[in-house]
Amino acid sequence: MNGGRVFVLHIALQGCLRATDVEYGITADTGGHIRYLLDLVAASGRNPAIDRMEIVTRAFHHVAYAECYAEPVETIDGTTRIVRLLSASDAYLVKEELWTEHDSLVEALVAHIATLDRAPDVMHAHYADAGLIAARVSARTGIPYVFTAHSLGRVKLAAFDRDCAETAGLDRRIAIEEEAIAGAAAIIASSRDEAEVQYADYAAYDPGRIRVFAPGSDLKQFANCATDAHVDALINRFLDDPDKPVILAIARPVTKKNLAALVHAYGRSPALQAAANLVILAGTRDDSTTLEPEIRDNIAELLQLIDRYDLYGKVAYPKQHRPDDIAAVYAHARTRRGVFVNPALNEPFGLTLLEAAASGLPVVATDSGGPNDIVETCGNGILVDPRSPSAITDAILGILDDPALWSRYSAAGSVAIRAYDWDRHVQLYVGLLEEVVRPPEVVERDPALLLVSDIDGTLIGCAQGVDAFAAWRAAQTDVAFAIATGRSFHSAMAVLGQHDAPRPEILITSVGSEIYYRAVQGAVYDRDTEWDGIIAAGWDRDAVAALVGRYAGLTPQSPLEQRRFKLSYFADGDMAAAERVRALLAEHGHSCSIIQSHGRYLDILPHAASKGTAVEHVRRRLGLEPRQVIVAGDSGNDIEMLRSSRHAIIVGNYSDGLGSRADLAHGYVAIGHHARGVIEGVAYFREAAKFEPVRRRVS
Ligand SMILES: O=c1ccn([C@@H]2O[C@H](COP(=O)(O)OP(=O)(O)O[C@H]3O[C@H](CO)[C@@H](O)[C@H](O)[C@H]3O)[C@@H](O)[C@H]2O)c(=O)[nH]1
Ligand SMILES: O=P(O)(O)OC[C@H]1O[C@](O)(CO)[C@@H](O)[C@@H]1O
Repeated sequence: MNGGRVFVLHIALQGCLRATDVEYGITADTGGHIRYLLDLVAASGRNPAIDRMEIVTRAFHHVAYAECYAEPVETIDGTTRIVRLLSASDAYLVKEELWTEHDSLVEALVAHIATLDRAPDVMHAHYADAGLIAARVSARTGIPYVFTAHSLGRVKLAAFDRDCAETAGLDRRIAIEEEAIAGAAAIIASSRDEAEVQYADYAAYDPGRIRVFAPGSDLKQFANCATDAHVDALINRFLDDPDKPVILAIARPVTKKNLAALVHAYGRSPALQAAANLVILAGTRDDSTTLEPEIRDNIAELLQLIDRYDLYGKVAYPKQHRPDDIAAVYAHARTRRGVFVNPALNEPFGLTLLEAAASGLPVVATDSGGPNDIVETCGNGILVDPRSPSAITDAILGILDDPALWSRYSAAGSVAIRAYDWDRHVQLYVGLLEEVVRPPEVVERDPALLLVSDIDGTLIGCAQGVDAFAAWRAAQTDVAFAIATGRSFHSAMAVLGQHDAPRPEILITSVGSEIYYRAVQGAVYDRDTEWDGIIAAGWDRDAVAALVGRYAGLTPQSPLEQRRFKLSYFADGDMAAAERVRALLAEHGHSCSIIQSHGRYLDILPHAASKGTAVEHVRRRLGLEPRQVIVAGDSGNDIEMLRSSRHAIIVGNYSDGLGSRADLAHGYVAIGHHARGVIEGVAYFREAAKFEPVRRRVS
């Protein structure tokens, strides 16, 4: 580090990477990972904590692509440059062939680093092959690396669900990803879906080592962007009635993006054709017959479908566009009160959805992958099953036919998009890199006190309270701070981050079924696998899920809420649900912990798992006496933890009658609400009782 400032070496090997005028979609691998990387680098340049960056990619020659991709160095600005390394082959290689260059790329990168006047502090690898290179270079040089997958082979395999050209070679890619994941100091994911669902089946999966930092969108470029005569002309020349609303898709023309499904949906629906034109931007091309096979075949299929359904005059599919045109394309669709559609079989994240949101264009997006998070955050559209053309049609018509809904989605997207901010991303990113480069001493190894707080309604609920708690916590050097929540690890980390709450040393998540300790080096969390072993006894997840699915009449919550040791359902207003499920499972010999909360949610956990038992486990692991533990909560799902702890704080804003329950009579009912109540309660137990049994304060 240079005076505390960080030198980051990015590695991104596939596609046609250059600093400006990126020809997105010119090859199957020239897409979102480059957009992400260039935006990240630009935002990193605005953060004083990073003083130098290199983007290492592969040099190649190809008659169809520009000469610049063979240039060894391209300077972006005073802090950043692109370095193109020579590997064994100098040909353009699709990412499926990059493995042939692994050895030569490792040697080239080690040699390149040796020539630098200053060694990079950290490497950041983008996509599988770069991750493997980083792992091997890290082993040779000692430079740590972080990893961003952008897309994962296992998820792609599941999306295709059959043997085909797109799934060939995925076993090799998955093995490469395993190596990249295993060696990374930390993994940066773009969404909770990626962190909790997409990575989940990897052998090296460890949620505590993944941090979710959502990417941003270039608001300046997209928000309020006006239409452009040149772009309008690019589109309008295809159309009989160019003033009609527009159904817009922008994606690399690869099979996973499933653009053909959108043409099928449009071609089969006279209502859609009457309501709107279809505009597809799928990369740029001169002679499509000379393109890579996947791109060539996808373009050919789109053209055949347009012909088959006789969609001439209704579909625009420009051959060329410049990167600068994209914002005006969204504006073209917005001014015609159109809809953006992403029908991908799986979309790991989906930068186009951020662009559409920023442009004020409602979206219809695949329900598989990152769009879950984006649409939930932005409230700007509808998720659909990408394999169902009728679902795609209904969703588009639902928005086009309802002007009030269109306006609501348009406004919601353009407001909520501020949640996706590159500067905010880089603030979190820099914090992570600094911890990776210079591990802080964070874990209170021998605390005098363990404070365990619930999140929602207890720690969080009042912004000033959280600020007061953060200041208070910073002064409590003998306190280990833990969270106990029904949220998953990444949901908890996200909400704590959003509210600027202090980072806990311990997280008890998913209603006590998972426990994480902040690692000694501080950047990531280690999972308590001993706890996993304890609660796994007698838990047959598949059998329980099958029984509940067949007989209990409950709707499962989203895949994000389903964990290895937690099955979650909706039980709206069905107050007898917990009893019914308990009886059903008991009848089949399953003893589980069943928790119904907020009248709406029902969680099924292994018998031994709860917030209270998890707190007790942590207490023992830290070697503390029961009198050294204080827990704090506010509502029904905290009762068991509050009941089983000698020192229980019930914050002043409690619900579910906590303040008057006989089984919580040992607790302290604070006057202060939320985090202020927690501070007050700790003071009470410390000062008034000196950890002796306490009397209940009458409030
Ligand atoms: O003809 C095209 C096609 C795409 N784009 C742009 O290219 C980018 C594409 O990004 P994205 O929609 O995120 O898709 P991918 O290219 O598939 O990117 C991969 O990497 C991204 C960054 O991690 C993730 O968001 C994706 O889910 C992942 O598939 C966007 O800025 C598009 O506007 C164009 O400009 N013209
Ligand atoms: O569809 P796949 O094989 O998962 O690949 C995703 C592609 O998206 C990209 O991020 C596009 O830039 C590339 O890294 C990669 O080629």
